[in-house]
Parts: sequence; C-alpha cells; structure tokens
Amino acid sequence: MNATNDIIIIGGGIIGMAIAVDLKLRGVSVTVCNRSFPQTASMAAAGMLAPHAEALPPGPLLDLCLKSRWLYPEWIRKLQDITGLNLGYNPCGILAPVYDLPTADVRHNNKDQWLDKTAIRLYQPGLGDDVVGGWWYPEDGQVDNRQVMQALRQAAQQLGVTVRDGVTVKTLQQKQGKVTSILTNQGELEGNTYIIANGSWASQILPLPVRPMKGQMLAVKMPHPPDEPYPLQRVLYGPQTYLVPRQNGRLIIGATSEDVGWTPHNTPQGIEMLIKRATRLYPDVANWEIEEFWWGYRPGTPDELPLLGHYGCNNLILATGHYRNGILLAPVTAFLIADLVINQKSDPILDHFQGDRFHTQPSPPSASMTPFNHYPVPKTTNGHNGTSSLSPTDELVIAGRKFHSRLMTGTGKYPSIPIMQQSVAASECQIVTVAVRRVQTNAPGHEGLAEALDWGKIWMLPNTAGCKTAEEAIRVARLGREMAKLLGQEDNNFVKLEVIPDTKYLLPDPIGTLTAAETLVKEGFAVLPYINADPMLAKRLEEVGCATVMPLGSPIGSGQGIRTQANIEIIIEEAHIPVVVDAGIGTPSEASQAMEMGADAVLINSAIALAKNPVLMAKAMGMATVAGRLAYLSGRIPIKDYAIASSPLTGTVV
Ligand SMILES: Cc1cc2nc3c(=O)[nH]c(=O)nc-3n(C[C@H](O)[C@H](O)[C@H](O)COP(=O)(O)OP(=O)(O)OC[C@H]3O[C@@H](n4cnc5c(N)ncnc54)[C@H](O)[C@@H]3O)c2cc1C
Ligand SMILES: CC(=O)[C@@H](O)[C@H](O)COP(=O)(O)O
Repeated sequence: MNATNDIIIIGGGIIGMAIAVDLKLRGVSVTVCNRSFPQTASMAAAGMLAPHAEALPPGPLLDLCLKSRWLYPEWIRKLQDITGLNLGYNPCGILAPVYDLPTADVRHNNKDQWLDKTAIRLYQPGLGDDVVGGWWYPEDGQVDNRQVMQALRQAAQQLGVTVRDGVTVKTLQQKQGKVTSILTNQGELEGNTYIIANGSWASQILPLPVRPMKGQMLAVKMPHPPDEPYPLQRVLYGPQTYLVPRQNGRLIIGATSEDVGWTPHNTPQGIEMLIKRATRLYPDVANWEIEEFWWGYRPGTPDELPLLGHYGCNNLILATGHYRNGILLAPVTAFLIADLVINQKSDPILDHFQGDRFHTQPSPPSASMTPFNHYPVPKTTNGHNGTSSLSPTDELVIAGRKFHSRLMTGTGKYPSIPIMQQSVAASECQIVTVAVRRVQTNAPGHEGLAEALDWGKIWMLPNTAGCKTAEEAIRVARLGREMAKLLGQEDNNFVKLEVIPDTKYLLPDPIGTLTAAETLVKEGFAVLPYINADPMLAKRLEEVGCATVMPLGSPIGSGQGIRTQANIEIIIEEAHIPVVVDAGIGTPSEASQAMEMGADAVLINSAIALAKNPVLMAKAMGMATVAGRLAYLSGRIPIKDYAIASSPLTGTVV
C-alpha cells in the first residue's frame, strides 16, 4: 500500500487537471490517477467558450458558464506564466447564422446583436445562400483545448503534482461514511479526499447517471494567399454545426451528438453529416484539405447540468458531467472545488449541481406500514396481516445473514414507483433485487428507484442485469456494492450475478457466470448466480464459493412456471447452499410448487409487477411462498395409485 496522499483526483481530463493545478497552487499535495484514454472529451472538444452561442437558458448553468468565461483570461494568463506555452485563447466573438428568420419580437427584444442578411455578410463574407441573418455574441470566444491540456499537464509536472498515467480506478473502498482508499489496476491508494473527475466514465465507479454522448469531429486546413489573413477569423456557430478557426489556419468542424453508448469510431454517416452541414453554412469548406477526423465522449447527465460538490461520504467530491461545456467550465470548476476542499467552503451555486439531485423521496419509513392507497389488500381471515413469519427458527440464511421471508422480489416493470413500494410492502419480502445498470443510468421506469425503498428495512440485492460478459458483470457488481453502500448498507456485499448474452430467451451464459463468480468471490462478494437449471454448474458454483444458486424455472418474464422441475430437484438434493428458484414463476401456485419442492426461496418479479393488481398479487405470492414452505416442512403424503377412503372402513353401519 502506498503512503497517504492528501488529495486523489480520479481522471486527468481538463476538469481533473485544472483542479489538480489549482489545489497544488494552494499548497496541497495532489495525485491524479488517469487511465489515459485517447478519446477523452477534453482532447476531442472544439474549445468554444460559448455560453451565449449555445443558447443556454437563464438559470444556474448559464450563471456558472458566465462566471467561468469571466475567469478565463486570468486562468489562461496563469497557465501561460507557469508553462510559457501559448494556449490559443482567442476572445474572437461568435457569429451565429440562422436559416429561418426569428420573429421580429425576438430580434427586437434580444439583447444580443441581430444582424440581417446584408449585415452578417459584412461581418463574414462567403456565407451560404441559405443564411438569412444571425446573432453576434462579441463576448464568446475559443481556446485551443489540446494546447490547454498540454499546458495543464506541464504545469502539473512543474508544480509537483503526481500524475499517474495508466492507472485505472476500479472501485472506492468505504467505511463509516468515509472513503478509505481506492482500488486500482496498480494496487490500492489511500488519500484524505477523493475527487471524481473521470468524465463520461464516472458511472463506472459510482452509481451516477452520467453517460457518454458521442461527438464526431473533423478538421480542415484553411488556405490563404500570402500576406492575407485566413478567410475565417471568428467562430461560426450555425444550425447544428460550428466552424472554429484556429489562429494557425486549422478549422475545426463539429459536431455530431449521438446517444449511442460507448460505440466507438468515426462513421461515414457522421462525417457526411458534418460536411453537409458545414458546406451549407460556408460553401468554400468543400474544397479545403482534410487534416483529421476524431471523436470523443461528452459526459452527459439527464438534466445536462454538471455534478459538483460533496457526494455521499464527507471526503468524496464530484466534478463531472460537464457535458457540452466542460472546456468553458474548467476554470470555475477548479476554483469552486479547490475552495470546497481547502476552505470547506461550498459556494451557494453548487447547491444546483449536487450529485444527489436525481434521488427522489424515500419510501415511507416502514414498508409494513405503507398505506395501500391504490389497491385494496384484504386482511387474512385471522386478522393477521403478515405472511412472512413461520417460526423464528425457520430462517433463510445467505452468507451468514438471516431472513425470515423466503420471497425475493424485483423492482422493474411496475406501473409506478408508489405501486412498486406498496407491492414490496404487501409481499413482506425482505430482499429486493435492483438492476444496477438501469438505476445508475436512470433508465425509463428506474428514475429515483434506488431511493424509493427503505433500505433500513429491506436488504438490497444488486443485480448485474444487462451484462453480456463476465467482465461487464464484474464491473457492474462492484458498482452495485458502491450503490448499496451509498444507500446506507455499508456491509452489503451481495450480488445477484447475471451474465446474459442471449436477448431472445435471456438464458444465462454458464461459462461467463462461472468466470465472473470466481473473481467476485475472491473479491469478497456474496455471489448469488442466476443459472439455467444445470446441476453440474450449480455444483461448480458452490465449489468456487457462491452463497446460493438461483436456477431458473423458465425464461425471465415468460410466466411459464417451473419447466425445469426435474433438474431443480437434483440441484436441491445436492446443494449445501440455499437454492433460490428464480424467473418464470407466473402464479402463486407455482411459487408454492417451488417451495414445496424444497427450494429455499423464490425470486419473482414479472408476475407481480405486471399483474392487473400488483399489490394484491404481491400479497398472494408472499402467502404462497409461506404456504409452500409450510407444506414442505410438514411433509406431503405419498402418492398412491388407488383411492384410500378418508373415513374409517371399520365400524360402519350396515
Ligand atoms: C466532440 C466534442 C466537442 C466539444 N466541444 C466543446 C466546446 O466547444 N466547448 C466546451 O466547453 N466543451 C466542449 N465539449 C465538452 C468538453 O469537452 C467536456 O465537457 C470536458 O472535456 C469534460 O472534461 P472531463 O475532464 O470531465 O472529462 P474527459 O476529458 O473525458 O476526461 C476524463 C478522464 O478520466 C479518465 N478516466 C476515466 N475513467 C477512469 C478511471 N476509472 N480511473 C482513472 N481515470 C479514468 C479518462 O481516461 C480521461 O482522461 C465537447 C466535447 C466533445 C466530445
Ligand atoms: C428481477 C430479476 O432479477 C429477474 O431477472 C428475475 O429473474 C425474475 O424473473 P421473472 O420476472 O420471470 O419473475
């Protein structure tokens, strides 16, 4: 283990490096862990400083951007003084041509300068015929972001920041509300404060809704006659495209905005679109020499605002999600975050950018006290509303943790979060599985879901749904552990392991599952693998140290019931760990059937969530699970070929 570092910054893009330099200048020891990925947003960007041309609506983001634009000249001067490098800072103004005339009202009321068809051509000759006028934003400008990156790295080196390239942070270790260390591909590192500044990849470390928005770019070379200036001197920010002329004659053309996940590369379609739009705006571009194509990932967030400030633990700070304006926002981010670290001073503007703003209201304090507002749930005949308790000794024990309910439920597919909350309460289950990926990306139907349950009462079972390979599942499992910790379950090391490459039947990959299970068990996880009902695989998983096995009854969501009965019976017979029948259960009788067979528990999602009355069905499933368990414990009568009369045959009246 390394010596303790004061501040550890995860990510060495413009945000991480700007914070590092600022902190170092204030006298703190800083280490930057940087995975060194070429397609970082900071290298891909166009470098526009364009709060006005981007047409940001009035609000906290515009305020933050304006503050940063105001800080820019001084920030650049500081970096130039340290490094002696030219950063291509150019407050050249931005011209924003349009193809459709805005209404006279808008033109009249807007405080920015409107230029008509003739005036705009005086500002910029050579515009395309479709341009009918435009806006002039004299205070916007540009910087050469690649030069800025070089300067930040050089400044960091000169000042004594430790930059560890090639170090990928895999997970944060937390204890009692504090991050204690980070685990990296090169070992463990300890610090006092940890700053998450890894752009689009933030969601790989913490359950944050940051996702990549791919942008493709292209650069051409502007020609110019000897002793004459380049034809473009200021940024042209046209409809869906921009042209950013550098002072050395390079013209940056951008950009696509694609919600395609981590799909890499430039594509013919993307480049064709860029060229088409650029030549409509400024036709001469069509003949200029192409210098380069590239692409990068903007760190997008659901509300397009960055995530800044403390998050979860008191020594964990976010500085990510800068989406389209991270180059512009670097100086203000560095300033505010350095202040927060050193002076423990949180500028009020940071209130708008808190990482927990996507969390919704928690569920009512006690699941069992939840009022059933939407669907009536009848009391059982004896007036007892509970179904889960059998006898105190009949507990389900998984990885040393005891549960009295043997029903596990899911959180997906419900018509609404309140109905999910009520269903969980009605089922009286104690373990609820949560799809880490969907929660972290705030996928439709999963917004605020993680916060909707009272994790003081329900045990979270993070699952790796959506993972097609062992590697993905391992990564998502680690995220799940962080998610559980952040939601207050410090000691939760459970993971429901799903490795499912097949999208039609959602059948799990046995080899990927075993591989991932081996790694996760070694990392201290209590692994609950979802498997086909394969007794040999179940045995192997038990041997590598899994906490349960979870054979499927039939394909997920199919409601076909227990089609794999014979194999599940073998698994139950042979296993020394709990067997949880997972997936395909469609009715309470099938839940009961699994329990009567001797399964230790059942996991049911679709049959509850998609029922006409989910809350009522949840109640029924809870009762059926108990009934099945009681039946199993009671010992069923043997099956006979012939009838045996119920009433005694002796002593009958003739
Ligand atoms: C095509 C395009 C055009 C843009 N144009 C503009 C513009 O004109 N003006 C503007 O203001 N903004 C623009 N942006 C947005 C801007 O580039 C980003 O908001 C900004 O660069 C984000 O900086 P960052 O440091 O947060 O992320 P990045 O620059 O992506 O840096 C993140 C760093 O973290 C590292 N990392 C990732 N995971 C780990 C890990 N687990 N452990 C260690 N290190 C890790 C990565 O390797 C990378 O070095 C543009 C973006 C794109 C893609
Ligand atoms: C939520 C979950 O983990 C499901 O993948 C699980 O397998 C349940 O399957 P059903 O939806 O068929 O009940």
